[in-house]
Amino acid sequence: MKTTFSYIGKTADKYLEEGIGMYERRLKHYLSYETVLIPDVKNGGKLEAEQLKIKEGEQILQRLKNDDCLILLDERGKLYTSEQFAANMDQWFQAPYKRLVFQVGGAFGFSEAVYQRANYKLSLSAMTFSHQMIRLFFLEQLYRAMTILRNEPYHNS
Ligand SMILES: C[S@@+](CC[C@H](N)C(=O)[O-])C[C@H]1O[C@@H](n2cnc3c(N)ncnc32)[C@H](O)[C@@H]1O
Repeated sequence: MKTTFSYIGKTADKYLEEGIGMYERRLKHYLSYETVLIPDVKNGGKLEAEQLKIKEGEQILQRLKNDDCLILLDERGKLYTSEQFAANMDQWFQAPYKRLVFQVGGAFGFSEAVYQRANYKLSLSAMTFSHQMIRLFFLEQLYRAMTILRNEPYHNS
């Protein structure tokens, strides 16, 4: 099964880009992994937040297939420990999906249509992070999960 990490807009800051690149390279040793970069909506800065979410939502939904499992990163989603997240990954790998698609929202979050399509909502904290920073935090947790599943020493607690 493929694991896809999808987000909207290029990573703006070099320090994040470097960290994201490092974890993506590491993950490829453990997973069939791909990144999907959805381009920013044209003139999105001129749109109301709701309109922007709808347009971004259309871009998200049109890239999905029926047999994809869509997991939204959302601060109001389910909170897991790293061990619980690893155990969930193990279960999801055994489910009959083609891809596990982890999706980050835009600066204002997700449209209602995206919430309706979602299979799961995953929170990394009750706090809100920027749609740019969450990329690095999620990839570190995904990498950690893979090392937990293989009993490797990266996760020491
Ligand atoms: C700035 S946040 C959007 C906040 C927006 N007001 C909302 O209510 O969803 C941008 C995106 O970053 C991700 N994000 C931010 N904090 C998160 C957290 N604690 N856990 C999981 N994802 C988070 C989500 O994908 C969110 O859609």
